[in-house]
Amino acid sequence: MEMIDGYGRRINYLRLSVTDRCNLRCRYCMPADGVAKLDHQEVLSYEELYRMAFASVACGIRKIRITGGEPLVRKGLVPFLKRLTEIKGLRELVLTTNGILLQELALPLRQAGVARLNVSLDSLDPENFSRITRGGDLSRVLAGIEAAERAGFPPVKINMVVMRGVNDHEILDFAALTRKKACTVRFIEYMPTLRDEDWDVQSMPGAEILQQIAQQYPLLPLVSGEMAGPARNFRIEGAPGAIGIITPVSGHFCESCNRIRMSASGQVRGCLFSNRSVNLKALLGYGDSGLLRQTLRRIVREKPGQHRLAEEGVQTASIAMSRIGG
Ligand SMILES: Nc1nc2c(ncn2[C@@H]2O[C@H](COP(=O)(O)OP(=O)(O)OP(=O)(O)O)[C@@H](O)[C@H]2O)c(=O)[nH]1
Ligand SMILES: C[S@@+](CC[C@H](N)C(=O)[O-])C[C@H]1O[C@@H](n2cnc3c(N)ncnc32)[C@H](O)[C@@H]1O
Ligand code: SF4
Ligand code: SF4
Repeated sequence: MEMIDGYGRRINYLRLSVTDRCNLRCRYCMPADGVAKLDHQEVLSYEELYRMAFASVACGIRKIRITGGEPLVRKGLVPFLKRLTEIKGLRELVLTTNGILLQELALPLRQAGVARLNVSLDSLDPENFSRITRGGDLSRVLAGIEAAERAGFPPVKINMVVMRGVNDHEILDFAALTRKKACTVRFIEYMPTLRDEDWDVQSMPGAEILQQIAQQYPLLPLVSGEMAGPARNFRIEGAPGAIGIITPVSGHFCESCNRIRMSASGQVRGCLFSNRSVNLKALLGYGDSGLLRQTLRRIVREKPGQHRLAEEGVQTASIAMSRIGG
């Protein structure tokens, strides 16, 4: 069984948010006063999340990315993930984290069967990191990345959201990291999810980021795999690590989009920027998986072709990335 959408794209990747809570307040993701929290009864139970994962795999999903909020703040996550890895047909269970709790959790996550980790890290300077995350401790994230290496994870992918005037002066430091370590650093265009008035000034196009790096280092293009995410990848000649560029604004990767996403309250979106979503909570609460699968296939059939951020910006109310999971 596979799911093909109305534009001929095979949808095999589910981003599953397990919580809207977070232990950071990154300035590009949340307003300073945070985002209204979901009530406890609105958040899907692990049983409901499992039903979603199971039905999705039955429909053709092959890769599940656990996200949040910060997924590692949810209690009981590790046994839940272990259960997910046992779903027949699921090829990859992966997770995106801010790394704050990774030092403690890397080994249990690896033992549960999580295949790979993506870690969000927007500055290598403790003060700038704290400013961007509104109080985060860089040393914890760095210790978390080391713990992931010790636990036997493949080299992590580091996600850096580039903001002009905020951390763009660190682009070359991040690029240089890939000459020392086998990690992949992905530079991400800042998306206007908070409807900042000056977002287009702050958002630095991927081409400009790439040009900055290419002026310093010779870059070789790399080929992406079948279930790959949205990055275009390169290697600095001779470097053990790799560089990725994610261009959600200018890009674009919509024509090869392979994913759907579900928020921690059961809201499923065909597209990150779509203002249409379907709440599956009621369907996940009881056993009729036939109706659930039918609904998933319908969401995929109706998946939008692309967003129009570059021309229009965000047209709807601001998007709570911490609820949707990125
Ligand atoms: N516009 C848009 N942005 C996305 C989409 N998926 C991921 N992103 C953004 O891309 C960045 C990296 O996301 P990750 O959670 O690391 O996931 P990924 O890039 O799919 O990961 P890999 O599978 O390892 O390539 C984040 O800023 C996400 O918000 C998408 O479908 N559309
Ligand atoms: C919402 S977070 C959830 C997972 C986890 N808390 C983390 O930060 O990795 C998922 C991804 O969304 C990205 N993100 C959030 N807001 C963004 C924005 N406005 N533009 C680009 N990426 C954004 C983050 O950098 C992160 O890589
Ligand atoms: S959800 Fe992720 S990106 Fe958003 S504030 Fe938390 S750590 Fe930062
Ligand atoms: S913006 Fe929408 S269509 Fe484009 S890659 Fe993201 S989820 Fe897919």
